[in-house]
Amino acid sequence: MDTYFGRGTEEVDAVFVNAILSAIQQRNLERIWAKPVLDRVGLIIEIFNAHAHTKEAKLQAELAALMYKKSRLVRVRGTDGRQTFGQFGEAEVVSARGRAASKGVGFVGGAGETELQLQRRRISDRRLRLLTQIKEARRTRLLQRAGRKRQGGLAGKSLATIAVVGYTNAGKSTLTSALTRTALYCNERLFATLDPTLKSAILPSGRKVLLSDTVGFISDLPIQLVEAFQSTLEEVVEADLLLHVVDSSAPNIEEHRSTVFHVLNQIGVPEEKLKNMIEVWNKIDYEEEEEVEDMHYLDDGKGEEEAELSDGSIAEETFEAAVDEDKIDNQEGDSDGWLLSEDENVSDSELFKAPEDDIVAAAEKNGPDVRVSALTGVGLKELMYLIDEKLKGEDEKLKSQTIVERSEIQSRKWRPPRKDDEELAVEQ
Ligand SMILES: Nc1nc2c(ncn2[C@@H]2O[C@H](COP(=O)(O)OP(=O)(O)OP(=O)(O)O)[C@@H](O)[C@H]2O)c(=O)[nH]1
Ligand SMILES: [Mg+2]
Repeated sequence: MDTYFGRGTEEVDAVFVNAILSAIQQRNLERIWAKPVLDRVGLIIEIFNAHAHTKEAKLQAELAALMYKKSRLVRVRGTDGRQTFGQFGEAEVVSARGRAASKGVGFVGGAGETELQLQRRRISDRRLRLLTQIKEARRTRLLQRAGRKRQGGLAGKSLATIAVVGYTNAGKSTLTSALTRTALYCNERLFATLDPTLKSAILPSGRKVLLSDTVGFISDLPIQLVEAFQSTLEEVVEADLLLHVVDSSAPNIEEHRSTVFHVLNQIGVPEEKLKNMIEVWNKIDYEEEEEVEDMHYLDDGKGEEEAELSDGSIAEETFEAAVDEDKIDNQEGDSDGWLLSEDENVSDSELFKAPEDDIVAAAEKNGPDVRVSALTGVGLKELMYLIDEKLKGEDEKLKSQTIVERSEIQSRKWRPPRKDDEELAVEQ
């Protein structure tokens, strides 16, 4: 057998490669296989697109696809030797970081370059138009949000919003729906949620809050896609409290956690909010099953009493060791910079900033705040109490801020002393 795939390959419509391919790799594979080839990022965009339901999400998905297309622009030499953009032919990368792969052969550039520039300009124009439309859609959403806040205010209490964030497939939608008892759309498919969905929930204190379920974060997701999904992610920046859902059954938890912290940092979540974030380890029902299995494995058939103790200490050690191995395995660099070409503006490259030290520190916090199973409901009550507590803490902070602001105003303006001030002075 001289091909990896063997017979039957002719029947496939397209090939998916689970890696980020360079434009030239993709073109060459397409030429060899005579089939469209989709890489990891291409697939992510396809999925985003399929799950975009609102106008805003559709615009965002189109923008992402457009930026991807721009990075894939290659100049192809057709069989007749002419420069084309056809599908099959010898590919030369001209767009990746703006480098021309042609080794300085004078006349080869010419017409091809111009056509390439034309295509690029068309894409840039479309990008600007999309950004304007997205901005408009966002404005509408912001107005709606302001309306919600006012509504909360009229009811005597401000409606706090809680954003549920986490790696894709962590169980955000399941947890959100478990907390709100409203059936949200959730399933096995990755990125099942693209639109932020707001649901209300009542906390043990009787306080009403709004939970917003968000799109799943993923590693290897080029940071420029963040621009495309900014409106969705804006709910996260604006939220009063963040819930970080971690799939505790995933083999590479640390990678998932740091991806999430990285994205939160990139979209501009204030450090304070990162520190205050509640880390929820979900799917502990799996873990319990595993613990039992691990016990039997470690037992070696002799220590049955040990297994019956079921305090989980042995299994926990094994579990942690596994996580550490994964951490080492996954230390390759993640930013490919595949979308960066010479005409990208400064703000795009600013997105490549290294995470701040304190954010790294926040990410290094070890262990969950609460362990739950969104499916069986274990730990949900504890989580609700924790949310209540954190929000109360936020209220206190707000109150003290307002007091400081007021006293600043008082000290700035001179006015005749009043009885209130004297009393205040005595108290202090
Ligand atoms: N065993 C178990 N499975 C769970 C639990 N929570 C969620 N799941 C499953 O995990 C899968 C993903 O859940 P979702 O809630 O869709 O995950 P998500 O984080 O919203 O995913 P995206 O929106 O695609 O990023 C589904 O098949 C859920 O049934 C849990 O506590 N235990
Ligand atoms: Mg979801």
